[in-house]
Amino acid sequence: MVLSLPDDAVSGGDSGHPDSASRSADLPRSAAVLARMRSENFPVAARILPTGLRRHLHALYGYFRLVDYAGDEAPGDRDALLDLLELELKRAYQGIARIPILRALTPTVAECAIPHDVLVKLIDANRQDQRVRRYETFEDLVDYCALSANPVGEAVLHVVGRAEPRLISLSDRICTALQILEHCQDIAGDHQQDRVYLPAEDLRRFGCTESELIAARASTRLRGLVKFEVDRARRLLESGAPLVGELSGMARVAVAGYVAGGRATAAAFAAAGHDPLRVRVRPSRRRTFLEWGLLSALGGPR
Ligand SMILES: CC(C)=CCC/C(C)=C/CC/C(C)=C/COP(=O)(O)OP(=O)(O)O
Repeated sequence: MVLSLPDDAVSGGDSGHPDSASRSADLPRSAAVLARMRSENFPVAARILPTGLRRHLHALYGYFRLVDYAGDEAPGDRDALLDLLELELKRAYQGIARIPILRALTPTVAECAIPHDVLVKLIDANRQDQRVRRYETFEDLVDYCALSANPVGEAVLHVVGRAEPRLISLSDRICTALQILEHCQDIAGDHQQDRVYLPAEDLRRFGCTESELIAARASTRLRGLVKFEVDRARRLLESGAPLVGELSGMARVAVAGYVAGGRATAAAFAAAGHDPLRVRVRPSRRRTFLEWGLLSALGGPR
């Protein structure tokens, strides 16, 4: 996603509070956060939204990235940093957050009525990342995605004023599918961090061992497994795609962009022979825009 945040929203803490001051110094400065933004998907669709909505998505995106940083990249005690972010999130709801990126969240959660429990799930997902490094079943993975990915879509629906239970459930399908596609793209990188998001039951079923996840190219067995995961994610994505047809205006176009990105990623896997070890699997712009145009014009399948 290509999205930008004001520098002062991400430039670390300014707290005079004795507890939080030293730990908030561990948070990334604006350059690091912005560099990461330029390589991701969420803000692409956000760019087309009217300024008011875009401002809210920027604020949310800063929060998502910060929580992710605390769980994935921060040096030192990540649990303590996540505790600090939970405290700061609470303060953001009270309008008294000290860390700028959390302060920037206050008008967004107030104006869009985003429930606290939606945003706190992302912190819980990152806590889970500190202790759970393998998932036995697909259902276990889906439960993880309910914390790590689905709140992103739910927050977006709040921003566009359509956070209705039926639409949230469609959004959950899209977000879980996008997260699983990301896991398939990042198999090697995740393994370097001692994390395997391919369910262990599926590894066994396809006769794959973890040592195959760090090879220069995927074995035939691993390619079969990746195809299985991508196809299942693609079906899940399509089952959520009717959300596009339920929305109108720029919200429809933005959400179509997320679904299009997922479709184009699945197509990129097929083009790469389902081998994410040999090549970096990335959706092509052409395919993304093609799918985006189709979805925006026609809505998702019903
Ligand atoms: C309404 C609607 C359907 C909106 C879609 C919003 C959207 C782009 C959701 C993506 C969810 C996702 C994959 C989150 C994890 O990303 P990450 O980069 O944090 O992944 P990581 O945890 O593996 O780093």
